[in-house]
Amino acid sequence: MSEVALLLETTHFAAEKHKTQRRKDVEKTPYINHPIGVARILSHEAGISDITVLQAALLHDTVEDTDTTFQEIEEKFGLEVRKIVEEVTDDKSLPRLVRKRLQIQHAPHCSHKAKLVKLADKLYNLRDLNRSTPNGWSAQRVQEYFQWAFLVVKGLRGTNPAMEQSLEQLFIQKGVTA
Ligand SMILES: Nc1nc2c(ncn2[C@@H]2O[C@H](COP(=O)(O)OP(=O)(O)O)[C@@H](OP(=O)(O)OP(=O)(O)O)[C@H]2O)c(=O)[nH]1
Ligand SMILES: [Mn+2]
Repeated sequence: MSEVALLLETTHFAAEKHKTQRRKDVEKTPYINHPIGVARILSHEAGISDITVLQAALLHDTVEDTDTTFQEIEEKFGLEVRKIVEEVTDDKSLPRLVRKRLQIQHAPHCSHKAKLVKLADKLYNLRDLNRSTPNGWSAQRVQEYFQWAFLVVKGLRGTNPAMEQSLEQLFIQKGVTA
């Protein structure tokens, strides 16, 4: 399959998997806008053309948030993509605060490709928070998300200057520092 066809196949797969899900914003944006936007940040802002990274970005929330299994991803898209998705998938059986702590602890030990996806994921979500506050989120919860994201991104430093600079600007804007 050509790379273009492969990207469309991956987009199609993610869209099918997320088809019933919506974002937490008041407009109830289709969830698939997020993985597509994360892949787009990588291609348009981070200068990434590695197909496995772009595929992992499109698939990055399928196992965490739908019935998709890692086995299924490996069978359809190969071991390399599976491994990146595994690295960026939270274990939803753990309590939320434990998951958040593990992201901070694991970030520095991720592979370069997983770090790229993680940076783009955080950049998308922080921009999304600036655009629209999720249903039920207080200003304090938004600020705490920025503070937590700062600690995760700290562990991803030295991966991609363009995304790191954009993230730094967002943190400065919110008064978030070490
Ligand atoms: N900013 C924003 N986020 C939304 C919205 N709708 C869904 N989300 C998702 O919510 C997650 C952040 O909310 P939390 O309450 O901190 O996390 P949780 O869903 O894992 O409990 C992100 O998950 P994630 O992508 O897996 O990333 P991560 O935060 O776990 O790293 C983000 O994609 C929205 O409208 N705005
Ligand atoms: Mn995500």
